[in-house]
Amino acid sequence: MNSELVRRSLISAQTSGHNNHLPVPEPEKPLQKSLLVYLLREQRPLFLLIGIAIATLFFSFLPPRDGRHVALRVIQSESTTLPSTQRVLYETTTHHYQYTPWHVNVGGKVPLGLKKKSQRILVTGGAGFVGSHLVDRLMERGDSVIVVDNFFTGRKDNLGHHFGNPRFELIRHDVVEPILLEVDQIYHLACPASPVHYKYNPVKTIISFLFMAHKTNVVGTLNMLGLAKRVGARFLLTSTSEVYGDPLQHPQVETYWGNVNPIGADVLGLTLPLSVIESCQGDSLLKSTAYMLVDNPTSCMCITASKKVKKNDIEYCALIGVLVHMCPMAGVRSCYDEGKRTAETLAMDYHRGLGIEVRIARIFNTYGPRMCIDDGRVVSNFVAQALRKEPLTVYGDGKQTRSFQYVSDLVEGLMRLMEGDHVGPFNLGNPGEFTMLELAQVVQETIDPNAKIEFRPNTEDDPHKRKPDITKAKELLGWEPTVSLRKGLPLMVEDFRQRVFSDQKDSSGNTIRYSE
Ligand SMILES: O=c1ccn([C@@H]2O[C@H](COP(=O)(O)OP(=O)(O)O[C@H]3OC[C@@H](O)[C@H](O)[C@H]3O)[C@@H](O)[C@H]2O)c(=O)[nH]1
Repeated sequence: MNSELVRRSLISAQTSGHNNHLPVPEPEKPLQKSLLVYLLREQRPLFLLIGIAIATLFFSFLPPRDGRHVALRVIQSESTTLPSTQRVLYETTTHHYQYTPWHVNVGGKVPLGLKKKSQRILVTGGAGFVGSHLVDRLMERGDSVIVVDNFFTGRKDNLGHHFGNPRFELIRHDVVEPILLEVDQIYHLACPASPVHYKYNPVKTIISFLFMAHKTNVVGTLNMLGLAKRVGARFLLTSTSEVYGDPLQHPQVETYWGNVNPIGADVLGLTLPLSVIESCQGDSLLKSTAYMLVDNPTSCMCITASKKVKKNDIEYCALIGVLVHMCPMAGVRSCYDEGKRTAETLAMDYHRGLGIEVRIARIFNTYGPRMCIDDGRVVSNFVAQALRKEPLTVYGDGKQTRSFQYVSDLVEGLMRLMEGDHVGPFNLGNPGEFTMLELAQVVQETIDPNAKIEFRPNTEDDPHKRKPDITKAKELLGWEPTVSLRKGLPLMVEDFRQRVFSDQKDSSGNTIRYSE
């Protein structure tokens, strides 16, 4: 450096011609020697050491910047092969947190001050009833959670309390399309899980989309298994007690293969006269639904009209009448049952053939806050009906049995299964068994002793009884349910009360009463 400066000043002096008799520059000192002199001058090494000590102390006591969020990494580079996904990054828009490369743990090294590396967890269907409760527990545990949901049955409201948390991310995406995310674990919950799923206002038609469940279960599961393989994640499939069909063994043990009608009841041969649709002046959604029915007569879609259909719209009512007649809520479960059975097969194939770490949970009837109010399942139906002062609709003779588990018990079981060493399948359900009439009585005790019971025809292929044998889960996972039906039901009533009555406001804020 010194010699360079001297050389430059020499050249500039020579070119300007000011001094032709410059003193001869001293011979250059060796570089190492001058560095040593520089360092030793004025006790610089001492100050250097003090500086290092201060910095070490500072970074040791600095609280980690919630290092868990460093886990969140979405690989976009290969997105050319992937469909575009609408990503909803609430944390960047709503809060103090800014997403910068600083937060990305690219090298995989644990930053200074981060004591334990937390998990990066994907929850498909995480905006739904069970999914959102699972997300709550994972967030509580300190993990980084990515939710993927198409909001078909899930609701953003279920996750609103996590928006703005840097460890949380929500992506609108349908799992029937591939997606690439770097995660450690995948809880695969995404699938419509109830006979009735789609509520449409203002005419309030209810459309069953169960036929979509098959695609979601098969293609969606395949995609998520592919993701697990690619990023080396552990994969948990939420299967169902429906894999046992209408069981011939009671209670059901995991080794039982089930009794499922693979084709369900079909509606082949029934066609909707096109003229009815053409002449209908009604709503375009209803019309397109009708066209879909004509195209897919086996899709088992059904529509029921609520009291809010305008009574003077005769064509409209006629159309609904034809649709209801054409597709009564019958025999639609094979697509769901068989879809989940295929998903289990796929999971085991990926495990045996490709070494993917797989876990399989067979979930029995579950209830709790955040269930869809009008999803048609028995607990949500009875609770909403009792609150609205409507009769409780018992299908068939009401002697069929089910076992109802409270959602927190299920979530605990899922997490234990994921963290454990056993592939499964594991029954996760409450072995307490109730007939539907007994359930109706518990609902009466809890909400309204004067609630009436009304008998309705039952659906085809409805399982006559169902009760899990949970010996395996008890022994291998140390898990069993702790919340009884009588304890759990009141916990969901408050949530339903708020949502049922807030639903019933019209656009000007006036309350609409359903009961006469
Ligand atoms: O209003 C109603 C609704 C339903 N029911 C009866 O209640 C019983 C339970 O029906 P649900 O629709 O709640 O639930 P199902 O047992 O048929 O399937 C359920 O259990 C397993 C889960 O994996 C599935 O996602 C879920 O649909 C059935 O016998 C049904 O006929 C009534 O008596 N009245």
